[in-house]
Amino acid sequence: MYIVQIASECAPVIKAGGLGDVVYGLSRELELRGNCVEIILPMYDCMRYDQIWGLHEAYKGLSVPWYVGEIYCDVYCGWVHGRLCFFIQPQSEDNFFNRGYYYGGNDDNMRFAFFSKAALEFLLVSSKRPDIIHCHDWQTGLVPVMLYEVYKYHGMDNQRVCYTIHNFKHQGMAGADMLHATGLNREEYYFQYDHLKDNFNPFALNMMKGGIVYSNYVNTVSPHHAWEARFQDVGYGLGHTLEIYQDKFSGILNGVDYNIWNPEVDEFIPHQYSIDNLKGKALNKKALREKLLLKDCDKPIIAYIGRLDQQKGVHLVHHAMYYALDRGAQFVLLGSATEPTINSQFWHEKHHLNSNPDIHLEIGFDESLAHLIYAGADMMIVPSNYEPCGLTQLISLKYGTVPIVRGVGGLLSTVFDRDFDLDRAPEKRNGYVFYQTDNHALETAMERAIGLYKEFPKEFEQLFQQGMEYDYSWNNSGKKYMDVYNHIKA
Ligand SMILES: Nc1ncnc2c1ncn2[C@@H]1O[C@H](COP(=O)(O)OP(=O)(O)O[C@H]2O[C@H](CO)[C@@H](O)[C@H](O)[C@H]2O)[C@@H](O)[C@H]1O
Repeated sequence: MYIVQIASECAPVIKAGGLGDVVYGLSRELELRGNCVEIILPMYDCMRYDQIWGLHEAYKGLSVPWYVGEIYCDVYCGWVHGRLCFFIQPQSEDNFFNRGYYYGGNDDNMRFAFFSKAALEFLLVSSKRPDIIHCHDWQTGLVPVMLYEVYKYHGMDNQRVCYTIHNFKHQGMAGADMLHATGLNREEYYFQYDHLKDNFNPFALNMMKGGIVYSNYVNTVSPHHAWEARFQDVGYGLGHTLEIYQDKFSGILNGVDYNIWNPEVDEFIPHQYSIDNLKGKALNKKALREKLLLKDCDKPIIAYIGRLDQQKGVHLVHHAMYYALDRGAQFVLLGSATEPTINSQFWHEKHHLNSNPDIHLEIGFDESLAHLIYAGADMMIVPSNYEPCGLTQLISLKYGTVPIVRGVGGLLSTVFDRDFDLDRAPEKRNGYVFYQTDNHALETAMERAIGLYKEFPKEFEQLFQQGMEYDYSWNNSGKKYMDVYNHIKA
């Protein structure tokens, strides 16, 4: 099958979070299964060019209609760790992707509406006719809309779209302007509830809703989150739309690319290790302490890696730092915040705790440090308010780092409480789970984990080995996506 992914990220060349990991890992798995896969991405100035091999111009002067005129783009092509990627570079004063950031502009909706249109134009004029176009998140929600309303009539009538939602919170809101820019026009048509009109704001068009309405298949990234999005408030107003389209909506759990996230082959960590030879894990812990100037001692290291925002339960992350110190553990945090108040709160904490030899806060994005933390820490906290899938707990399991998670979304489907998961035999349990969002709930889980580490080290080792035995590779999920593609293929 010929599959084209259209996305705003692909690790490691463009990675702001888990979306990048998924686009890369899923593409690799699909290729291993014998498919031809290509990835279309924006050409950001700040992406990691050192991760692209053989970058060259693939199409010059792609004319993309925009308002009453057009914007010319150059399309570059190169390999990102074996995956064939096309990068779209618009030549315009709007300067869509030359701003030193991936997201965060006031005109993000227009930037990605343009990207979606340019990606379709590129497919059209380069005569690429994939069986499946796989789009991700709000940034590419307009792709199926434009495909079925416009490009279908220009010879792209056999293409089918699978649309994956990684985060319902960000939906891409736009006004009528977006319709004029993209040439969709017809305000009275798109401003209807069964098209793009937002379910709550009658003056807004919702790009993610467009993705749901127009795609042949829609999924989010774990079965439990699919249920939550329909029936709880984490669908952020799209629950009703998902209800209408329930026959084409499901949850498919993410995988982890074990070619990259695997302590046996990980080149970022100084000491490789495996379930049969765990010496390296202790050496990495030592290396982590040396790198972050933490005191060498027999305390456990508890870590947090991830964006610092409301989704991730920042109030609990903050509490976990102090609770860990209180309970005689060390704490390492690697995260970045886009919200100024959260950012300044954690910078304040960093300065405040600077001289404490049991804690290190690293504020920013650092891929290689992330690998060392997964390998060197003993426990990983993931106290999310909501979590469509979550990759940190999956990666932690592979590295023998015990996850302590809140029982929501994909966390609930992948982490099984050592003491209380009665549905699973004790030897199949792999971490700690708590449910409420208050400090006390988190403490009960951390307390149990720290207690086991200190008082029953053999049992703790047994627990993290049980986690390492879990297979959350792309193998299973890759098959599920293939089933979807085969189901919707023309
Ligand atoms: N400061 C930092 N430095 C280095 N690395 C960092 C980092 N902060 C995060 N990372 C890395 O980024 C990835 C984050 O994965 P998450 O699953 O938490 O994704 P996120 O919430 O962004 O995405 C959304 O999409 C993904 C993919 O579908 C879903 O799993 C998730 O639930 C959903 O919220 C991990 O690989 C992590 O190691």
